[in-house]
Amino acid sequence: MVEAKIKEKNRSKKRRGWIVGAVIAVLVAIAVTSRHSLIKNHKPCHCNEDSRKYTGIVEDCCCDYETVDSLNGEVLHPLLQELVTTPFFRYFKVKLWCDCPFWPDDGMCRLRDCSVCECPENEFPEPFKKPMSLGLPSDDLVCQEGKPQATVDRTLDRKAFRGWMVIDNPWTNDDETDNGDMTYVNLQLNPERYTGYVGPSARRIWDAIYSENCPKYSSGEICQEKKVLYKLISGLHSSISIHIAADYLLDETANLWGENLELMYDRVLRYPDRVRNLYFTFLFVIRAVTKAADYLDQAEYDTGNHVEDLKAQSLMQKLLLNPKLQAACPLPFDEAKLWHGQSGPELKQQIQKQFRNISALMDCVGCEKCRLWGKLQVLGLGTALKILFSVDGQNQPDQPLQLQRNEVIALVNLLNRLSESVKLVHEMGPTIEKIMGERLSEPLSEEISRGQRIWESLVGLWYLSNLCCV
Ligand SMILES: Cc1cc2nc3c(=O)[nH]c(=O)nc-3n(C[C@H](O)[C@H](O)[C@H](O)COP(=O)(O)OP(=O)(O)OC[C@H]3O[C@@H](n4cnc5c(N)ncnc54)[C@H](O)[C@@H]3O)c2cc1C
Repeated sequence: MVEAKIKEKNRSKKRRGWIVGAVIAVLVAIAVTSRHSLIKNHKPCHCNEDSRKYTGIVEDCCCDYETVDSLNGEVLHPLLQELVTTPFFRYFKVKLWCDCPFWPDDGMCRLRDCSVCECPENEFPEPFKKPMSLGLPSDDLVCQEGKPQATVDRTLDRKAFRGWMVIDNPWTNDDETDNGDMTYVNLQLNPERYTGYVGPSARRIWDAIYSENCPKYSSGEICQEKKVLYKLISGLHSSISIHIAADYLLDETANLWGENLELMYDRVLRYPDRVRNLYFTFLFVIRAVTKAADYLDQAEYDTGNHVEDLKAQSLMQKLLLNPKLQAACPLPFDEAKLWHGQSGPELKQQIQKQFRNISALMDCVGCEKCRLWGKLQVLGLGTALKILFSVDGQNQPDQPLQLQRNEVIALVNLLNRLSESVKLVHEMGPTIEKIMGERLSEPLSEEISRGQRIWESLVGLWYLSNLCCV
């Protein structure tokens, strides 16, 4: 009797053991399969290292990504980097203290880096001062510390400038007339980088630009001109963000500056449209510069420093007449396709007004250094628009192209900024995307460890059930 009871107890123990075992086996199978699939999904992508994310023709342009990258790396970037250090191109005339025509200035900048080092009067080239009778503030001498260049040779060539005169630009809002509000800034001393200008003030400007003046077009938008305006601004915005991320204050107490890869990814790289728009803007500005080649080639880059001025002239010629650029990308952007149809002239007026508003909005940027670069780059874009759409010196000889000195300085510095951004995106983009891609898959690793925990609990359960069944 007792023996029978013991046998029965053992049988039921075994049955329980089998049932628990079967349940565990099923769970183990599920856990193993899900673990396998998680690991499989997480396996690092062994993509072909050569496979490029951006290939083919840059949308609405006439040049492909590969060509842009190689031309930029071999020709444009090295030439432009040197060109912008010459005295002619490094001093920009700007009105920094302007009232915002739309809302009161709410200066939101946190950092000292927001403020611009102005040039004391003795620093900028004498010929630049010629039309201006009023003095400039010289109380910011501390900013001249570490000045990278020797002061300009002030031996003057008293010859009047050819071509550098005050001509109205229908695309911009700036009043270039010299007066006491104008100041000269050495761009080399004021690099475009992180300034701490964030929050509602900065957001308000971008919102006003996009919502009121160049709304993002829908996929069905057929108006090329509106698309062009949006893409130009978005490309410029990408470039500004790339520069902020590439020269970021990583540790304020240690004053440590460096690259913020996460920011570069979050603001630009993760949005392919923003990268494409950057390439578009770059090609658009290259087209403007090459279209104005005759004018820019013959212009006088006179600062009174003959050696440096000759260098500027020669670098400019190398850029404009570069055989590689001419052969590989003869027409970076085809402006002849725009403003057709009956509504063409009206549309041009409308878009011109929108761009002028954007230009005026730069007076609302609540951080001096951002305002400086904002104004310079918007003037550069306005100059490109003027060259491509407002003057047709080739077909209408009575309307020869005329540019102001400041417009040329802005155009070339803008091109250099875009060229730097394109280079950074080309060289760093794939690595940053890989790093960020792996980080983004971290939740997967959590799932893996969760899977592992399930697996371990199951093994424990199996062990316990076997113990109790013994
Ligand atoms: C003219 C100007 C110049 C500036 N210069 C500097 C500077 O030199 N240094 C500095 O530290 N800060 C500068 N800022 C501030 C900087 O641009 C950002 O506004 C700030 O860093 C806050 O960034 P955010 O993440 O809020 O996004 P923001 O860059 O302010 O973007 C606002 C919104 O615009 C949209 N957006 C962003 N990028 C694009 C794009 N490429 N195309 C289309 N839409 C886009 C997104 O919806 C985003 O949420 C400048 C701002 C302006 C308006």
